[in-house]
Amino acid sequence: MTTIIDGKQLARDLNAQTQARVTRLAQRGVVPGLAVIIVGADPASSIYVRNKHRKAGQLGIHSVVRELPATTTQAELLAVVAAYNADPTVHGILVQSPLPAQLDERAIFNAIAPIKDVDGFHPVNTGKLFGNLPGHYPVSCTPQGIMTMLHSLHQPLAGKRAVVVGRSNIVGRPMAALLLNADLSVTVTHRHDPQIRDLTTLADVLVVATGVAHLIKAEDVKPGAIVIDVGMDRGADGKLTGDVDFDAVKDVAGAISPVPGGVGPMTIATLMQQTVDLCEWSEQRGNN
Ligand SMILES: NC(=O)C1=CN([C@@H]2O[C@H](COP(=O)(O)OP(=O)(O)OC[C@H]3O[C@@H](n4cnc5c(N)ncnc54)[C@H](OP(=O)(O)O)[C@@H]3O)[C@@H](O)[C@H]2O)C=CC1
Ligand SMILES: Nc1nc(=O)c2c([nH]1)NC[C@@H]1CN(c3ccc(C(=O)N[C@@H](CCC(=O)O)C(=O)O)cc3)C=[N+]21
Repeated sequence: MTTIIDGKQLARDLNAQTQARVTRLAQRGVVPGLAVIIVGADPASSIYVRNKHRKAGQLGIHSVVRELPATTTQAELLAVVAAYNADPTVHGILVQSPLPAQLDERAIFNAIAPIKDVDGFHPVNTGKLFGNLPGHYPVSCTPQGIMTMLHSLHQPLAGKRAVVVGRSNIVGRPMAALLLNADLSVTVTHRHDPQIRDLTTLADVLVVATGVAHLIKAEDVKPGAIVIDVGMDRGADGKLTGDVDFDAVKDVAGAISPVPGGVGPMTIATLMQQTVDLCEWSEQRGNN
């Protein structure tokens, strides 16, 4: 029997834990704060931002959404980030990606204080992740949420072979680092390999994050593999679908995450979890 990894249910469980932590903080008069900055009116981004804001409110996290016009300059955006860096009621700052073309996204991420970098995109935090360094630091929410999904299967991960398709800074690269840190053997592949199937069929754990609808078919998957689909794509029928041909692959895989209802809800739940992490770490440093 194939296990369908229910991201919605796992997100509910994680959100319940987060809410309990928020309640404990409230007893000490502390409220975790999240600032989400969105530049321009990309419809998909607006939906995600609204979902994040709603979920934060439900959990008792103080959420501010700063909507800036598409014409915002680099200096203006840097000034907004600097203001949140200095604001003691804000523990996590997220700048929604992608930004309009006139803005230098990397320079913006670099300007977020590493201790408030709830996406884990600052080089100080990615450096710690890739160095597998000890201590507390935020990690990109999507791959961190996927680790929670993998752990929920209660199978040993050490020694397994993982293949990550896609090498973006938001998903593929941090995913590879997390899997390596969890003692899997990790291969990362991408657009330049014309025969990714030679690799994907070896994977005990296959994570696909390409943005190519149904790139992965049944014959690309090792029987019994754990398959995690990160894609948020529009299928031929215009409906939301993933990078994996779910209906065919579910008969081959040992466990598989659906789209929607898989990685997406876990990304948001992990964002909430890490906002509270950042708040608690700030408390421990005595910054409140
Ligand atoms: N559910 C969630 O929470 C999230 C979902 N997403 C979704 O995940 C998908 C990937 O997102 P993201 O990582 O940001 O995307 P990017 O476009 O930044 O990266 C895509 C990666 O896939 C690789 N790729 C593209 N086409 C192929 C192909 N035919 N064969 C092999 N590799 C290929 C690219 O290779 P190369 O580097 O060589 O160009 C690149 O490394 C999207 O559908 C996105 O919407 C993203 C973030 C969060
Ligand atoms: N700085 C930054 N951080 C991000 O984490 C970030 C980002 N920029 N830019 C865009 C991507 C995308 N992303 C998603 C979050 C939730 C769902 C989600 O909730 N999906 C639901 C439903 C989606 C729907 O129905 O439209 C699901 O898959 O079930 C999807 C995608 C975060 N991203």
